[in-house]
Amino acid sequence: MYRLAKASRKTRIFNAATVGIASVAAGGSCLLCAGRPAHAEPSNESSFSLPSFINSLPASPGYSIPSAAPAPAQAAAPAAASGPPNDLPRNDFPRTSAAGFDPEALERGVQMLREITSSLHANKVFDSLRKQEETRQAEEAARKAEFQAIQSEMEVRKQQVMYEEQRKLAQQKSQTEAQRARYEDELARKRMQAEHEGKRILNSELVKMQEESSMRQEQLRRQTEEQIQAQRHQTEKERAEIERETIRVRVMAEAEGRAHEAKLAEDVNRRMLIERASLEKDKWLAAINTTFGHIGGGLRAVLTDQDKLVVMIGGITALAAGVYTTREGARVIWSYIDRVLGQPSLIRESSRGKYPWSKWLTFKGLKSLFGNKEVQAAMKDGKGFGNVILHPALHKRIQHLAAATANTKFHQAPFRNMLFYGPPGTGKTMAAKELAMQSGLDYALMTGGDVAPLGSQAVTKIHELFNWAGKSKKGLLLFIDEADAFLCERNSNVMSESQRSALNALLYRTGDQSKDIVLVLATNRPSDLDSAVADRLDEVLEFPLPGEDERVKLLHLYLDKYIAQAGTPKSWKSGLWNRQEKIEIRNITNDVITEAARKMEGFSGREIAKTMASVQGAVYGSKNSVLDADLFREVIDYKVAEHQQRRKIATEGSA
Ligand SMILES: Nc1ncnc2c1ncn2[C@@H]1O[C@H](COP(=O)(O)OP(=O)(O)OP(=O)(O)O)[C@@H](O)[C@H]1O
Repeated sequence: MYRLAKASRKTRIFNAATVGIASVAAGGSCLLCAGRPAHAEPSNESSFSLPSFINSLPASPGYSIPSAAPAPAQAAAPAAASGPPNDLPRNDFPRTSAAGFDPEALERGVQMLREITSSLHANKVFDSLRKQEETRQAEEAARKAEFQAIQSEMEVRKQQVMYEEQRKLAQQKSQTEAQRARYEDELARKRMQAEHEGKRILNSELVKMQEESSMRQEQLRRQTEEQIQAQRHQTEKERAEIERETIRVRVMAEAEGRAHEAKLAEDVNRRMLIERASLEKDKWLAAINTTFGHIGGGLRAVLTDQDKLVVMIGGITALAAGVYTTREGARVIWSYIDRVLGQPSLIRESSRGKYPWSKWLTFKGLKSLFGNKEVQAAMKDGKGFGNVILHPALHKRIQHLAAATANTKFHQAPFRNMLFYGPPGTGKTMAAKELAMQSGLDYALMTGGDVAPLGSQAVTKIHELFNWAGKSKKGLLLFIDEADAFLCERNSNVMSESQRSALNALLYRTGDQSKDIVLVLATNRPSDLDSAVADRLDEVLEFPLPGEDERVKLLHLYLDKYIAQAGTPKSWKSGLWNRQEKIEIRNITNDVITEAARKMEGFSGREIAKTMASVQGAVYGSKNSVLDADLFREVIDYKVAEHQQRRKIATEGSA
């Protein structure tokens, strides 16, 4: 019994010690683990026996348990259960094992347990301690549940945070993806743009290269064509030269043969002619005698018979009246037709012909109707104005004007009026005609001097002229030569009233730009023109006296025209068959021509043409129709002296 009581007491002490240890652990550390964190789980009551543990403690001097505890240690038990570790007795010299374990707390716990065991109120203390322990465990369980709730809440929050983080991450990822797609898209677009730009530049360079190559090819083709043309031209020229020479030789041979034949047959012919003439005379005499015999018989019969006489007189009178009436009627009708369809009297020369049907009646007119092939060919070659020799710059300008006028007509634009001025005989009229032909227009030529004699009729005639000019389908170039004669300054005293009216009529008709008429004025005194007339002019061209180069060309032109081509076919003139002899040219070299051109300084084109006509005259005046260098020089020297004399007289007259 005693042993049982002792054992139960020991068990209680153990429990109390356990509680005490647990209290110590609640204070921050258990007695077994002093200096280390308290155990989370309470120790198993049955697995460990404190008294046996105490008894089994070694009695080594280092682990000796004090036999008596100091008085304050009794109160320390409850304090140890709940109080802070600061209330524990100080241990200024802690004893530790080699493994670092400090058994002091354990010793104190054992001491306390011993005190409790020895106390009279041990049971109560242990009960209260158990209750406290249970309460504490309940609290602990509640805290644990709370802790678990908090932990699960934490878990939920953690999940939420994780979800939020993932969502943000996904969002960020999608943003990054979108940004990356945008960036890639932009890069792709830029790359495409760059490629496109590159292709465009490449294409434009290709096009440029193609253009350049086609231009080069075109230039090459043109050059080749020009060379071919030049060669062809040269060949044609040479062939023409050979043909001309052949014809000349043949004609000369024929002429010589014919002259010889004629001489042989002359006597025979004369005899035959005399015989034929006497036969003709007899025939005519017989016919006249017979006719007069019949007339005499008839007259006798009429005069003896009165009725026949009356009938004859009546018939003759009726015939005379009929003839007169018909003639006057025809004259009236013709004057009406002339007024309506005819060319105005002011026109001296025109490509249109006097009447609309005139072109059908002449070879030249017919030729112009179907297009003048020579002019067209000259235009094609760019060698128009073949017979007009001008300074190269002036020549070029007139050609440009011809082309521009042709285009103007083609595009139905208004024409440009022109003024040609310069010394007399420098080719103004010729250039105007050529200009009209090359631009495909009709031309009409009038002289300013023809207006003054018309008096009061002048205004009507000017209007008539412009009405007629406006009817041309092709357009008409109206050339007024000596324009200063009637278009001079209106304030001048020499101008008559009718002339002034005529000028006003012309100003009225040319006030607007015309689509039908190109007005070309020619004058030697441009300063005399009325200011209103000058205002109507768009192009002003000066025709100077020919320079040395032009004089050489003019001499060649007229040498060919008046000498080389002279005396070709038989021509019927004034009821006679005329035949000019051919002229033989000897030793007229380029040097001779150039020498003559040098001497003829100050000559106009007309004077040069006339000089060559004089050379022709001199040749025909000689015995053998041969032009050699001596005869040529003689005529030129004579003409140069004459020219200088004329100039001297003119200078003296003006002084
Ligand atoms: N540049 C030239 N080229 C060829 N021949 C010319 C040239 N200039 C004048 N002639 C000759 O002189 C003649 C008169 O020429 P044209 O009538 O064209 O001169 P113009 O300047 O109109 O003279 P004007 O002022 O006296 O009317 C022509 O028929 C031609 O034979």
